[in-house]
Amino acid sequence: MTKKGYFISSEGPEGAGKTTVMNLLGDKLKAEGYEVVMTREPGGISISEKIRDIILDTEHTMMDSRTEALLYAAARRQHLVEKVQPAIDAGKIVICDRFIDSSLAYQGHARGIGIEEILVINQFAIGEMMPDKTILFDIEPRIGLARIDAHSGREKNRLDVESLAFHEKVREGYLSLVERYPKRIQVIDANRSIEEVLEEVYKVVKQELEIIR
Ligand SMILES: Nc1ncnc2c1ncn2[C@@H]1O[C@H](COP(=O)(O)OP(=O)(O)OP(=O)(O)O)[C@@H](O)[C@H]1O
Ligand SMILES: Cc1cn([C@H]2C[C@H](O)[C@@H](COP(=O)(O)O)O2)c(=O)[nH]c1=O
Repeated sequence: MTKKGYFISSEGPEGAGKTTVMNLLGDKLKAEGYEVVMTREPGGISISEKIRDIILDTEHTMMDSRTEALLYAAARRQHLVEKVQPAIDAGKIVICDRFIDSSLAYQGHARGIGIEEILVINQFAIGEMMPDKTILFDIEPRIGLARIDAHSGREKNRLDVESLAFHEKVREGYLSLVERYPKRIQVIDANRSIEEVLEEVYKVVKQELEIIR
């Protein structure tokens, strides 16, 4: 089946600025007349938000890494069939805060399950459905975590409270994915002002949209 819409994911370590910048990008594109659906993983729809609560609950310290990987994949499946795919079929732009690369970086690399194993369970969950473009907000984890501590006021979840060494492995995992998917993943230096990061992300996305329209 041909894809009518466009699928963008944002990725990166905690506090890199994905949500802030992609929301601004979504607003800008909407103001230009694009139909944009903003969503997130894990979550975006009722079933997947419930799975999110289970995964991220700080009391679930006993959760096995493979259980964690399967729960992310299950949340992804439901979100894809219920929200992402219908929006793309309807010709919309879907901007998703995290997608499969989070599983590859966090569960595959940082948890040590292995990228290939995570790809197998995700291929079962999503088939061939990959983002058209992925913006990787690259930042040193200590800077991202400090941003969350300093400003965001959001509660820390079970993944946030992992060690700095874990978050450094997450970043290493992401950077290894750039070598695997050089055309799809665009790295952005996220250690700049919100305005500077937005300007670069906007340029990348507009260039892509002009190619397909
Ligand atoms: N470029 C920036 N410079 C300084 N602070 C920023 C920047 N971008 C975002 N922030 C602030 O950092 C905090 C985290 O930002 P945001 O929630 O957008 O990050 P995130 O990548 O979505 O994080 P997570 O994946 O952990 O939810 C927020 O308080 C936000 O206002
Ligand atoms: C999709 C996905 C997410 N994660 C991790 C990454 C974050 O620590 C949390 C989600 O919290 P956020 O504030 O919405 O960024 O979950 C993961 O480990 N694997 C995944 O597939």
